[in-house]
Amino acid sequence: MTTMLEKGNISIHTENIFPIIKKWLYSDHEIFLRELISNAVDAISKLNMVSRSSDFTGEVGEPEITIAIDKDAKTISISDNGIGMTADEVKKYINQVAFSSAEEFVTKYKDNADQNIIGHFGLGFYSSFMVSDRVDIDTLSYQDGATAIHWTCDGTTSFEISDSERTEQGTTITLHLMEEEAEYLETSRIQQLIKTYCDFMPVPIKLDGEVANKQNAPWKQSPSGLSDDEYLELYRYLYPFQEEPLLWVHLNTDYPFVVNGILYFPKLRPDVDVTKGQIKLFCNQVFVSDNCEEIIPQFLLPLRGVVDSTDIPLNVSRSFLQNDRTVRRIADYIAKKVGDRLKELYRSDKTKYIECWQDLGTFVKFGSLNNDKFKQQIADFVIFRTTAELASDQPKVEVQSGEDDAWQSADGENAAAVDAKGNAYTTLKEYLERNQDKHENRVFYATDEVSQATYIDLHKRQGLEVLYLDSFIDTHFVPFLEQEYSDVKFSRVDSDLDDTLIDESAGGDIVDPTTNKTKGERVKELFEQSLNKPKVTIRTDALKSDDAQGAPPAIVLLPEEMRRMQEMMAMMQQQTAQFPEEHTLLVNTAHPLIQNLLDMSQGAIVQTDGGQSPTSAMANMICQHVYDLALMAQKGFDADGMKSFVERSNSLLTDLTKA
Ligand SMILES: Nc1ncnc2c1ncn2[C@@H]1O[C@H](COP(=O)(O)OP(=O)(O)OP(=O)(O)O)[C@@H](O)[C@H]1O
Repeated sequence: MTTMLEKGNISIHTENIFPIIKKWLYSDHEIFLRELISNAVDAISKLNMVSRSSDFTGEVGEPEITIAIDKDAKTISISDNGIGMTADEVKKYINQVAFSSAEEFVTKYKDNADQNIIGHFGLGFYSSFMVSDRVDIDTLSYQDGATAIHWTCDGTTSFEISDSERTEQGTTITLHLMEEEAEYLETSRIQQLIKTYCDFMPVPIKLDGEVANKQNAPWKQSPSGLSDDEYLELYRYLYPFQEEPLLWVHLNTDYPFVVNGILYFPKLRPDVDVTKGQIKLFCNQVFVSDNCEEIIPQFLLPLRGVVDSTDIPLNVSRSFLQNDRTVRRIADYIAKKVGDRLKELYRSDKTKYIECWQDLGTFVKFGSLNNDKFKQQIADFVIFRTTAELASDQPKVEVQSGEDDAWQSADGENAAAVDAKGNAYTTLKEYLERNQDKHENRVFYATDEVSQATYIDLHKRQGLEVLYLDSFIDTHFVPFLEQEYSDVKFSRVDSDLDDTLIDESAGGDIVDPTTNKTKGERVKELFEQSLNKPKVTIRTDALKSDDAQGAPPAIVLLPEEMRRMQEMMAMMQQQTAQFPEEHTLLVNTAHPLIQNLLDMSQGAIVQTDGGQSPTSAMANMICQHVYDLALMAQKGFDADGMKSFVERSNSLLTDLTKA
């Protein structure tokens, strides 16, 4: 028989906060389960704590939370074998703490313009009234001589406390669900909620006699105790049917704030949406949200994994969160750990670093563009694929520097690294040092290995080193590098030709005694007339080459500044950049084809009948063909196909023009 002990009124200022909660938090009713299970876990750990004190005489059973659904009674109950509550504690913690903290929460929430509070944290026990029209508590405190208590309340400010028949220590919260909340009577729905919010909570949660949560949260363990397989297993669990991650970073710090977590670097797709995060935010192993853009620095958003912190204020608005000092420091800490991990990989396993660079690189560049500290931290580990042939087997020299635990590369270390396909990689610093004598502070780069094959080859043949800057982010990264290295100029291989590629001594001889014109001038004239394209500037030079036939007879040049402007405009209009009408055609006077053309046209000039001779028409056509080939070398074909087409066509024309 139960005895009524007390009937009373809860003293809060808002007469009835229930309708407000119902209104404001409409879409998030489901969080009640997370809140109640969190309280149950807390009660269990509190019991654990007191059990360690010397005057504890009771018993601590195996921690367990049980969820029971009664479809007929339309109730769902959450039971724990934790610390329990005495009548006084119920009055204090439930009637006062729970109700007043809910009131405080609602007041804050109501006044909040963006109403976007992560996971509606801070609502606690009271959230049960979002789904129920009555809530009962049956509880028995662990304390000696405690009696079991029954508390009931219908969400208004009045409550009743009576004796309970409960005999086991712990607490059961029974929710009498409202008509419209019947979905929570479905086991599958509850199962789904446990999976979402409570999967990693450290106590078994039983539903229909079976444990419904995973419990083990690897990010709370020490990194030394975890194998690669365990890291991968968590990744597969959190992101099923996804490609394996490239590497991961384990976060764990207790001071000056608590952060645990594991962040994974996924393979990045070019279409990755860098504004949408996929990192899951937890608070003490309780899932909070999987969009935490306000907490994670923007450039880290492409990462995946878990960040778990009790120091992130969750019952504040998102805009407040962004400006919160602790949150900013946590973000800095995470960024630093990510940088450290990359640094460590660069030094300990360069082969793997290079293997992952395709994806890491995009991420690192994005980070450098967005975050000053990260930029500085990672600057020496930004690498570029290069055309240089660098030996990979040079022994690596490392010395330990004085500050922190960083290992620094010793001067003279050959940082060359080669991937499985034999491509070499270099840092910009090394590139500049290596090429200091040949072209100081000038970097040659290619953005497309295929369409720029001719140009890359031209540079390579003259021993000029070209860097590949061919990822989608490089359009932004080149100007960034120029800003960082203000003395250094970046020229795309097809923008202009370095003096070292040109034989200044050739082409100056007078070839036409009647007009006193040089070979270069004659060729220019010939092409200008044949092409008749005012927007195309004809320039003549003798390209240096060991094998004149192997060098291109003509190439199209797109001046760097002009091309960049055009690309920028296209990007702003969200179009792909058109091939610019205004460009330069550099005709290589050292090429036999050009010499032959000149001879042909020279022959044509002595024609006296006024019309175009067959030789002159042929010369004209070949000029255009040479131009077309030069244009084609900028587009279409694959690298080999392109090269052989161009080479074959040129030698054919050479034969054709033989006198
Ligand atoms: N299952 C339980 N066992 C023992 N005590 C409980 C239980 N549930 C709630 N309590 C007590 O009621 C208090 C109020 O709970 P409530 O969930 O509203 O707030 P909280 O847990 O303190 O904070 P929050 O949930 O906002 O993090 C708790 O601090 C705790 O003392």
